[in-house]
Amino acid sequence: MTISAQPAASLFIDGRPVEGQGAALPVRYPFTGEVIATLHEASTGQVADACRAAKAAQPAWAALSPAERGRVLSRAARIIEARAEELARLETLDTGKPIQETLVADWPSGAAALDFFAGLAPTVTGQMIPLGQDWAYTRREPLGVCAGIGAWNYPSQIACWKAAPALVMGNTMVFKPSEETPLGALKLAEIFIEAGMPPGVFNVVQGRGEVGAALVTYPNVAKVSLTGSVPTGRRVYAAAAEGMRHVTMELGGKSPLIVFEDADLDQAVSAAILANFYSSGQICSNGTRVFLHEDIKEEFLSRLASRVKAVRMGDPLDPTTNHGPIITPAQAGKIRDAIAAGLAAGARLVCGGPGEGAFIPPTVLADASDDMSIATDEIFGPVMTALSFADEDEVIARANATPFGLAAGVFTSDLTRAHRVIARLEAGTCWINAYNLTPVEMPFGGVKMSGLGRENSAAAIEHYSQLKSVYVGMGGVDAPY
Ligand SMILES: NC(=O)c1ccc[n+]([C@@H]2O[C@H](COP(=O)([O-])OP(=O)(O)OC[C@H]3O[C@@H](n4cnc5c(N)ncnc54)[C@H](O)[C@@H]3O)[C@@H](O)[C@H]2O)c1
Repeated sequence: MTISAQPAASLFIDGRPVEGQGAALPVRYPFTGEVIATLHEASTGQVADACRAAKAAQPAWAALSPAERGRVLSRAARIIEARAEELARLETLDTGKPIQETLVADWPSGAAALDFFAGLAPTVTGQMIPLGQDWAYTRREPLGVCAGIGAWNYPSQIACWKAAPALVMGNTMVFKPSEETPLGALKLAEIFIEAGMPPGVFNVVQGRGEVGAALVTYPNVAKVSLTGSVPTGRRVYAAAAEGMRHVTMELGGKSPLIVFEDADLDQAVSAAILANFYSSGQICSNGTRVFLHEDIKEEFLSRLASRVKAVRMGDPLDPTTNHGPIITPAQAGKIRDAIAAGLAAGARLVCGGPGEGAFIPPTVLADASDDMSIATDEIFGPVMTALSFADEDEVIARANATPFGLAAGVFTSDLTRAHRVIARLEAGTCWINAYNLTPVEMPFGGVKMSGLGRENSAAAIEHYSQLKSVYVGMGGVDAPY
């Protein structure tokens, strides 16, 4: 069977599909490796065209009331819901993720962000500051043109999570999806136009890192929001700093999931599965360092190994498949190297292993020590590293001994302990007796090298707007001469 997901054109600039003038960008279906579309990168001139279109569209868009902008976003959310199956299928072709995931997690989470910010924007107000006779007030104003740059694991969700708060605050956006998953953002651009968004408000350029770099440094770009790895984040943050641009950095992690001896073990096993194997482990906030209290370690591992037997790897379009392929052969190779390094360092293989072809099964490595690479480096695949601990202070110190700080989880039935431990963990997004749930109402983001800024929730508004202070003189001006 030949599958085609060829879009009308590679880019979307000023309300229209435009063919890219740069290098070819083949899009492969990760399950079969077949080329399902061939796109072309944006040339530097086309990146400039997109930024100029965004700049030109911004004043009129910002002049609408927040409720009017919100209505466009809500209409886009309704269109996404109406096309849920078609969009989920495209997301599965683009990413290889099982259709049972893309139907519930990807576009639906994007639509939730569009609805949430549509409703929130009209409630954003300034302050009135009494100063005696005089007074001052603040206005929350848009930044201007925002650049969004995405990773390949949640391409459409990332596009919506960045576009929704940016656009509703009166900014416009040029979005560059990952070169591995370029299709969803083009759909979002079409849907926005159908929902009544003016041309130029949301534009899409395609390309690899150099196109991203050209976008970040284009003179009229006021803000850069990146979802990607820490090394890319350092480069993008540095480039943005040259122009004093605002940034949001959603980067990688090596997050701890701590299971105390009094935890409900079946619940903790469920959480460890979600924290390590959903989306074949390709999730930034994954709790890949699972700290198990020594009293329950073996029991936990044996329950986990038996649960993992129910995994169904295979055709991602089959609704019963719950574990898909890895995004690219190169990424699968890196994951296999990481597993091999763990075994060579003396870790014990509890289940899984290197797998075959595009598939790597859920893999659990136990008896690891904190200095092994499987416990220090982000693998970004279905590989869980189990570590054992004896007491609370020790596990907190070890959980924090990493440059990353994206997420953390604690499982215990002692709620006092849960809150005490969470308060001491150096992580931006935490869960107690849950893992990897990211509702739009809750701020999401990292500390330390995992990034800065927050997506989702009212907190995101601050990252897509700036305050103007206005002093109002109500009396005379008292000059010295
Ligand atoms: N914190 C989060 O919200 C979050 C979410 C998903 C993924 N991630 C992280 O993303 C990584 C996996 O994604 P990836 O492999 O696509 O990441 P990556 O860093 O390789 O690429 C991310 C994006 O940056 C672009 N890029 C690369 N170099 C650039 C440059 N110099 N200037 C501008 N743009 C550039 C890429 O083309 C891509 O679109 C993992 O580390 C994962 O943890 C983080």
